Amino acid sequence: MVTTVILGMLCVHLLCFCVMFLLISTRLNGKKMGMEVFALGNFLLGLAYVLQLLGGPAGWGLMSVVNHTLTLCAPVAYVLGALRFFDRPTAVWRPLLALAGGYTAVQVLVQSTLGSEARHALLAGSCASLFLVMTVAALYAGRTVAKDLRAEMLVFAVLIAGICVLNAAKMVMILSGGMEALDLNSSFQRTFYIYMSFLGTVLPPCAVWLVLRRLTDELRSMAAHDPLTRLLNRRGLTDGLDAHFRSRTAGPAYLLIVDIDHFKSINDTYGHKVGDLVLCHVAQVLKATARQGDLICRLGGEEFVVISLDTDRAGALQLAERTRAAIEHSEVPGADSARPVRCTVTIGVSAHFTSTQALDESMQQADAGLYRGKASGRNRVESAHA
Ligand SMILES: Nc1nc2c(ncn2[C@@H]2O[C@H](COP(=O)(O)OP(=O)(O)OP(=O)(O)O)[C@@H](O)[C@H]2O)c(=O)[nH]1
Repeated sequence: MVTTVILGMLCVHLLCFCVMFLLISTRLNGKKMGMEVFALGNFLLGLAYVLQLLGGPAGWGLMSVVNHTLTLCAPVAYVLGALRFFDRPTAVWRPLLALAGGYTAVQVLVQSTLGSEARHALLAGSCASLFLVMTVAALYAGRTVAKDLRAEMLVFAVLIAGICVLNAAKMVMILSGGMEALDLNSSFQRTFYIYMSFLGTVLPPCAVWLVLRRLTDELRSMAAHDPLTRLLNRRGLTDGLDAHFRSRTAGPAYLLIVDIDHFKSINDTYGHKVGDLVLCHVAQVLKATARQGDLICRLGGEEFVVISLDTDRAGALQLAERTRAAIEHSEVPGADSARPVRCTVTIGVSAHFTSTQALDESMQQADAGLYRGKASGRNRVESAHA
C-alpha cells in the first residue's frame, strides 16, 4: 500500500515537472537547451508508472510490455536532452522509436523463450547498464565539455549511480528469487521507489538550475561583447582591466586606439555588408597580432581599442606598428573577389597606466595621438608623447 502511494506521488511529480519543462521550453525561443526532450522523458516515465499502477502485479500482457519499453525509453530521452543541452544537435524521435520497436521485439522473444522472470531481469539489467553509462558520461562531461558545471555533474553522477546500483540489485534478486522480488510490498521495492521518488523530486530542479546558469552566463557574455565582431565591448574591457589590475603581479598597460581610415568611403563604395566584413577582418587581425591575454575591444563604429598588458613603451609601439602593417598588407576575405577590398588604420598609443581609473585619461592620450596621425596623412602610428 505504502509503495503504491509512493508510486502515485512519483507519477504526479514526473507529470508536473513534464509540464514545467514544456513551459520553460516555450519561453526559450530558438535554443531550447533540451528542455522539451527532458519533458518527453518525464512524460514517458510518468506514463510507464501509471501503467504499472493500473496493471497491478507484474505479469505478461500488452500493458506490461508497453510499461517496460517506456521505462527504458525515458532515460534514453534524458540522455538525448542532455546532448541538446550541451549543444550537440541530435535527433530524438527516430532513435526513440527504433529503441521502442527493437526492445518490444526483444521482450516478446525473451518472454516466449525464457519466461517472465528473464523479461523483468532484462529490464532491470538494461536500466542498470544505461544508468552506468550515464554516470560515467556525467563524470566525463564535468572534466571536458562542462568544466564550468563540474560540481553539478558530480551531483548528477552520484544520484544516477544510486539508481544504477538499485537496478543491478533488482536484476540479481529477480534472477535468484524469482518474481517475488517484484512484490510492491517488499522492503526492497519500497526502497527502490522511495529512491526513484527522491530522484523525481531532486533532478528536475537541478536541470532547471543548469538552464538558469547557462542563460545567465550567456547574458553576461552578451553584455560584455560586441555582437558583430565578438570582441569585448567597453563594459567587457573595463571588467577585463579590473581583473588584470587586481592581480598583485600586474605590470603597466598601454592603450592603443585603432581607427579604420576613410571607412565611410568603404561603406559608400562597396555597401554596408562589405563594411561589416571589413570590421570583422580588422577584428581578426587585431586578435592575431596582439599577445594572448591582451584586451581587444570594439569601441563602436570603426574604432577599436587594444590594451597591451605587462609591456613597456617599445613593446606597445611595436605591437601598434605590427598591427598597422598587417592590416595594410592583407585583403578582406569574403568581399567582392573581382574588386579586392583593402583598408588601412591609424593608431594612437597612450602613455603607460597602472589602474582602471586611468582608463579615460589613457583613452584621451591615445585619441590625441590618433588625431595627429589622421591629420598627418593616416595609415600611421602616433604615440602620446611624440
Ligand atoms: N558597415 C558598418 N558601418 C558602420 C558601422 N558603425 C559605424 N559605421 C559607419 O562608419 C563610418 C564612420 O565614418 P567617419 O567617422 O566619417 O570616419 P572615416 O570615414 O573612417 O574617416 P577617418 O576616420 O577620418 O579616416 C560612418 O559612415 C558610419 O555609418 C557598422 O557597424 N557597420
